[in-house]
Amino acid sequence: MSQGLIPATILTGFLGSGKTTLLRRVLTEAHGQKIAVIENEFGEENIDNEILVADTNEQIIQMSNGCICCTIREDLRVTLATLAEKRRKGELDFERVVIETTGLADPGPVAQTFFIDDEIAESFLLDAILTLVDAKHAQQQLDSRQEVRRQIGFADRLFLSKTDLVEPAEVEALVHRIKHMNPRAPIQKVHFGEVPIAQVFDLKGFNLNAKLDIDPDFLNADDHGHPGHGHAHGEDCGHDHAPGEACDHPHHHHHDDDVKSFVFRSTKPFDPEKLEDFLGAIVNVYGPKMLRYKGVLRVKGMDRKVIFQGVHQLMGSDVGPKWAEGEAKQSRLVFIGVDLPRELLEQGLEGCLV
Ligand SMILES: Nc1nc2c(ncn2[C@@H]2O[C@H](COP(=O)(O)OP(=O)(O)OP(=O)(O)O)[C@@H](O)[C@H]2O)c(=O)[nH]1
Repeated sequence: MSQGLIPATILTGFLGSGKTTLLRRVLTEAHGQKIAVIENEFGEENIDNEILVADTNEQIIQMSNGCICCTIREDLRVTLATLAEKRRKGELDFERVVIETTGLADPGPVAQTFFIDDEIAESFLLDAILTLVDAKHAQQQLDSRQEVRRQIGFADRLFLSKTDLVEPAEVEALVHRIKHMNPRAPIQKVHFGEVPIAQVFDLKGFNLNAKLDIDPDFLNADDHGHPGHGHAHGEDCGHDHAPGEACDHPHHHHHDDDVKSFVFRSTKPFDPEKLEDFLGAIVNVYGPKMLRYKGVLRVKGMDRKVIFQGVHQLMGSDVGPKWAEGEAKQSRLVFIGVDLPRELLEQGLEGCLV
């Protein structure tokens, strides 16, 4: 490895697969190491900010309003270049970078950034692409979502989350299927992100030749949108549209065209019982379409934030930190899914407010 290159790790995996849970564990365990984290969330609200414990050793950089593999890939390039420059000038101190992609990201173009841009290639070394696979939902996701297949195909190491929720035989069948898709990457079970740091960093796992097998155009910066190569969506779609806005490129599947997100906000507190009943009923009916939902809630009778989140029918909540001094006590809930019953959700949630 050339001296002075900053190791970078791409953390990927479908919506709700456990990326933030793993990252949080790693950041807690990596005490002493200074890690710059680039967080990219689908949807306009950054809830992961609230979930990740950011102590002073970490630089958490948020990149919202679009997906880094697509509409805001240039932002990723600029963010990385700025990080490297600040480090060179001594304005920022960190040893490595972790990029947490959105659950809908194709890791191909994200990884590509490290090779096709000279400035980035001179400062960073892509260490590995790590992919989280949700043992509870992966079979169904693999059937329906090409992003998941790409994330698994591109992985240098695979972490299987939520094996506690399924029978061992199901885990075995999933492992079998994944191995078939990516025989190179070691597969490892992780329970709520518990993984030794040595299995996450400095893997020197990124193998360019293997990526070129999956994607012969991997290093072609200008070869936009080449249908027929099995891309989840094109590298940079090359179309003019606002960040975060769907691109209607006709040639290939584009995640923005079927998955949508919206945010519900209110300064009124929620009645916890009403909310639980309502959401319980909603996920019973619409669970399959609800790919991911999460939020920070203001709840009646609680002086702390409630962090609420779910994936399909599985949901849960945790008591979060206290509201900061002077912080507006506002609930923010993000829903990500396919054909979400937005009006029903908004009206229902309004009805759960005190
Ligand atoms: N039962 C179980 N739940 C888990 C495990 N790992 C993560 N979860 C839960 O799964 C949910 C999603 O986890 P996150 O870490 O937020 O997933 P993510 O991939 O960061 O989600 P997005 O970034 O929103 O796509 C949370 O409620 C976690 O507590 C696990 O090993 N077992």
